[in-house]
Amino acid sequence: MKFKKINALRGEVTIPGDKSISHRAVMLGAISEGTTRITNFLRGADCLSTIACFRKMGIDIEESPDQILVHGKGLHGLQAPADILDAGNSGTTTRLISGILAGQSFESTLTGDASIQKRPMKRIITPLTMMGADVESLSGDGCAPLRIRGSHLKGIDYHSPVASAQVKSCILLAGLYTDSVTSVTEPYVSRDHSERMLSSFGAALKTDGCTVSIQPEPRLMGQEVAVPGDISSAAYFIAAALLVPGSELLIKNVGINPTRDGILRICRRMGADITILNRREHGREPVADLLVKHSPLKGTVIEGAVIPTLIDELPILAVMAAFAEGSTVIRDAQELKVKESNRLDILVHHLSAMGADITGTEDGMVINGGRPLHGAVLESHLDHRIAMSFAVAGIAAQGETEILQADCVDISYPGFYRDLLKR
Ligand SMILES: O=C(O)C1=C[C@@H](OP(=O)(O)O)[C@@H](O)[C@H](O)C1
Ligand SMILES: C=C(OP(=O)(O)O)C(=O)O
Repeated sequence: MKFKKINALRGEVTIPGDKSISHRAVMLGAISEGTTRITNFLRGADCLSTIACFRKMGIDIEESPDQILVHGKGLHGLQAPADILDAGNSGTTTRLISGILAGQSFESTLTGDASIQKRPMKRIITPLTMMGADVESLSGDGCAPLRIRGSHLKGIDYHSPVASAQVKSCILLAGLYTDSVTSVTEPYVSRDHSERMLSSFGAALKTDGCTVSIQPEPRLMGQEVAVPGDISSAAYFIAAALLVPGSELLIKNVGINPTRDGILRICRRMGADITILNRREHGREPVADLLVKHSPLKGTVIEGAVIPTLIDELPILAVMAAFAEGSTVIRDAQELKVKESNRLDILVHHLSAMGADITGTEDGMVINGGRPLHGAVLESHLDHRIAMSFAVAGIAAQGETEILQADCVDISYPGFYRDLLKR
């Protein structure tokens, strides 16, 4: 896929549904009683992997263009899968399902693609083992495939070394199948979609700063879930409108949960003109429309507690920083090394190839922005966020940028290139 400078982005764009919320709606629907109706479900490959896994455990899931119906079988209604569960490219599927599988009375094996088989799973194996599950990395390296022998679990009070919503959610889901309260404390607050959705399905949770506790054995009831647009997908349009002169773009129906909105806070600090319009609630999730106008940007520091609130937006923020005046420092972002690819190394490599002044550090990078960027031929490394970030770099840089294996955007945003280039 090739990109050149484009004309100003004007008019409106509606962003597909939130990936994190779509996964959770299927999972909670499956272990609830009655039917869960999901609208604006993200039909990206990752969320389709979650659907496929639950179908293998006997859950009837009806897909039509305007809704997904999950016919739940209650907390203890899943059946042993006849076959290996395949999470594809999805870390969220792998880690969250593991929490549910740990509480079942059957054994299951869970794997995924080559990228998933390199991502760290000890972070969930450790707490699930403390809870009494038997979880084994079959390759012996702490990664998938995982063999999970579930059982009735015991509640734990776990202090996670990483701020990770996947770890937190895995433990909270396992905490549904215990004999006492389960608590998770993380160093910084990560996205809280699981907590919000578990409460609305009927679980009893308490949040106190960085600690969340859940009571076991709730009666979960199927719900209507209207999935907001994904702020992580909106991020590419925010960046494109800020970078391309003359742009004024209304991005409609974007989830602005405060545990996900770090991109907005950092963009504003960089000098971005973004107006939040029409604030409303979709179930328990805040939603708004974003009016974004082309703005000259300046560098900033991105570190600490804001990192988990924009973890998937760091690639596009690094691209924006390369176009901004002055230097941007990103710290505390070592998690970027263990996503679908090593995003830290790839950002440094690709932005350098486009002419940026960027240096990688142990836990982030330093970008001296404002140098003119030129096109380059860049590998996506089958990482959707890398492909989308450099598509945006390509429409703002001089000359032509080519992204190889660009189809991987289907993981989180099928139709991304059409939406970006249609105007
Ligand atoms: O819980 C979730 O839905 C997610 C949590 C984040 O991962 P970590 O929990 O590993 O930080 C994020 O990067 C991922 O895209 C989705
Ligand atoms: C890291 C991501 O997702 P996951 O962990 O679910 O693969 C992402 O979407 O950027």
